[in-house]
Amino acid sequence: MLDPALSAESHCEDLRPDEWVYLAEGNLHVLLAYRGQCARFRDHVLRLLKVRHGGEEKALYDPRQERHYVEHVVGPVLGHQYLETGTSLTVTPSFLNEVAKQIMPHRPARRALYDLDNTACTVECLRDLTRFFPPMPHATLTAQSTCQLTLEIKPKAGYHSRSRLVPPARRFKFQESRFSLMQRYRFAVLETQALEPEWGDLREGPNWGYSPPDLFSGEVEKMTRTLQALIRNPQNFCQVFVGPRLVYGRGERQVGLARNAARQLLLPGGACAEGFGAESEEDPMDILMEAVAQVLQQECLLPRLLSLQRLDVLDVEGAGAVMERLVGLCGGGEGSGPGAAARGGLTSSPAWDRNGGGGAGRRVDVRDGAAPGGGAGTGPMRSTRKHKEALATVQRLSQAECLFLLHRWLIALGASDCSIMLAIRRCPDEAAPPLTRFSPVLGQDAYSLQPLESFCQGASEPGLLSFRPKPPAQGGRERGAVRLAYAMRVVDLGPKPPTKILSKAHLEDGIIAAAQKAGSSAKGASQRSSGAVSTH
Ligand SMILES: O=P(O)(O)O[C@@H]1[C@@H](OP(=O)(O)O)[C@H](OP(=O)(O)O)[C@H](O)[C@H](OP(=O)(O)O)[C@H]1OP(=O)(O)O
Ligand SMILES: Nc1ncnc2c1ncn2[C@@H]1O[C@H](COP(=O)(O)OP(=O)(O)OP(=O)(O)O)[C@@H](O)[C@H]1O
Repeated sequence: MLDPALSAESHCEDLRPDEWVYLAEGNLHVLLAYRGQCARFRDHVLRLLKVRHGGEEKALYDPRQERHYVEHVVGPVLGHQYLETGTSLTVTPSFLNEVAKQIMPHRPARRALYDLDNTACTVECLRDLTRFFPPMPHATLTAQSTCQLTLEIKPKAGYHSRSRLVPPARRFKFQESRFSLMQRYRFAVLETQALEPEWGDLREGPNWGYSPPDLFSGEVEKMTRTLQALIRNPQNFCQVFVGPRLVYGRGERQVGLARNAARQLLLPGGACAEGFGAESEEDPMDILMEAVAQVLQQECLLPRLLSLQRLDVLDVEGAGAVMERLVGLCGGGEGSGPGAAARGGLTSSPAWDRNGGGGAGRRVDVRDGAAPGGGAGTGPMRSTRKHKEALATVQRLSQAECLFLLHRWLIALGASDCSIMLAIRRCPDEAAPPLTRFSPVLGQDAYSLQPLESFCQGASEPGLLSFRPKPPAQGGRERGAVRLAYAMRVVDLGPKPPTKILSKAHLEDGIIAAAQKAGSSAKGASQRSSGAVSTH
C-alpha cells in the first residue's frame, strides 16, 4: 500500500504525444525527451515503464515508491548531490498508446520485444541529464557556454565476493570480478547467437581491460587505465553524448564525433592548449579519461557506491540458499502462497541500518574468514569445512535474519547496476575572473580571495577540476591546465525485485559452466583481436 504522503507530488497532465521523442531505454524503462515549447518540460525526460516479463517483475511498481527508496534508503549513503529524483505525473493510457506507436521505429530490436505498459499511468519526469548543467558559479556567469559532453558509465560491481557460501570449486570468484565472469559468459552465449549491435566489439572478444575493482580502487592511475580500456570497447557500459545526441557506445560508433568533442573540451587552442596540438598522435578520448578519473577520484561517489555494493555478503549462490531457507520458514515452495509471502517480506523498503540490524549482521556473517575462531587447517579441506559450516548456519537463520541479509543483498544488486551520468563543460578561459565557490551560508565572497583550483560538486552547483594532461610518453612540452566544470548524477538506482534472488541463483550454474568453457577460447579471441578493439 502506497504511503499517502508519496502521492502528494502526482499531477494529472494533458501531455501531447507528438512533443516527446524517443531518447533511450533499458530493460525496464523507455526514456522520452521533450521537444515542445512548454517551459515546464523543456530539457526534461519522461521515464515510462515497460511491460514486465518473466522473472523480471518490477520491484515496486509505482515510481513514487522507487523515488522513496532512492531518497531514503540509498540516497543518504550516496549523498543527495548525486541523486536525480524527479516528480511523478499521471498520463492517460491513450498518451502511452500513441507514444508507443510513434517510438517503435526508433527502438533497438532486442529492446522492442517488450512494449510500453499502457496501464502504468504514473510516470516519472526528470531533468534530461544530457542537457542539464547547473548554473556556473558567480564569476563565470558571463562566459559563453561551451560544448557539453556527457559520459554515461555503468561501473558494475567493484567488489570481489568473499562469501563462504560459494562452493570451494568456485572460489575463483574471490579473485575474478563479476564483470569479467559475465564477459566470459556473454562471449560464450553470444558466440552461438546473433550478436546484438549494442554489444559492439564483444564480437571481437571480451573486454579484459576494464576492471570495476580498478575503477573503485581510488588510485587515479588504475582508474585512468581502466576507463581507457572501457572507452575502447564500451559495449553496453559506457556511452558518450555530445549535446543531447548519443554518438558513441551502445552500438553507436561515431567515435570521430566523440573524439572531436573531447578535443574541443580539453584542447581548444590558445595558451591553455600549450604543448598539445591537433597534430598530436594521442587520442583525445584517452586524455578525457584522465580527466574523468580525476573527477571520480576527487568526488565521494565511488567509495560510497562501493559501500552499498559490499552489503552483499552472500554472493548470488548464498542469496539463493538464504531465500530457500526463508521460503521454508514461511512454509512452502517458492511458487506457492508461502513463497509469495516470503517475497512480500522483502518488498518493503529496508531501513539503512549502520549498526548491522542490532547485531543480526554479526551473527549471520558468512564472509570468508569472518567467523569467530576460524579454526585450524588450510587449503581445500578448510574451504570445504567452512562451506559446510556456512550452509549449516543458513539452516539456523531466523526469518528476521533471512530478511536482513536478503534486503542487503538486493540493495547491493541495485548499487551494482546503476549508471553515472557525468556532464563536462570547459570553463571560461584565462581571461575570466578567478572561479570562486559560492557558499549559500557564507555568501558569494567567502572564498573569493583564494581562487579554488578544484572542488567537489554540490547539489546545485557544478564541481571544478583544474586539469593538466600528462605530457606525452614520447617527450613533449609541458601542458597548460584547463578548467573543467562538471555535474555528476546517478540514474537507475531503483530497488531490485525479490524474484531476482532465486532466478539469478538458478542461472548461476549455467553462467559458471559457460564461462569456464569459454575461458580459453575467449582469451584467444581477445588476444587475436587486441588491436581491433581500439577506437582508432
Ligand atoms: O546481471 P548483469 O550483471 O548482466 O546485469 C543486468 C544488466 O546487464 P549488463 O549491465 O548489461 O551486464 C541489464 O542491463 P541491460 O538490460 O543489458 O542494459 C539490466 O540492468 C539488468 O537489470 P534489470 O533486470 O533491468 O533490473 C541487470 O541484471 P541484475 O544483475 O542487476 O539483476
Ligand atoms: N535523467 C536522464 N536524462 C537523460 N538520459 C537518461 C536519464 N535517465 C536515464 N537516461 C538514459 O536512459 C537509459 C535507460 O534508463 P534507465 O537506466 O533508467 O532504464 P532501465 O530500464 O531502468 O535500466 P536497466 O536496463 O538497467 O534496468 C540510461 O542508460 C540513460 O542512457
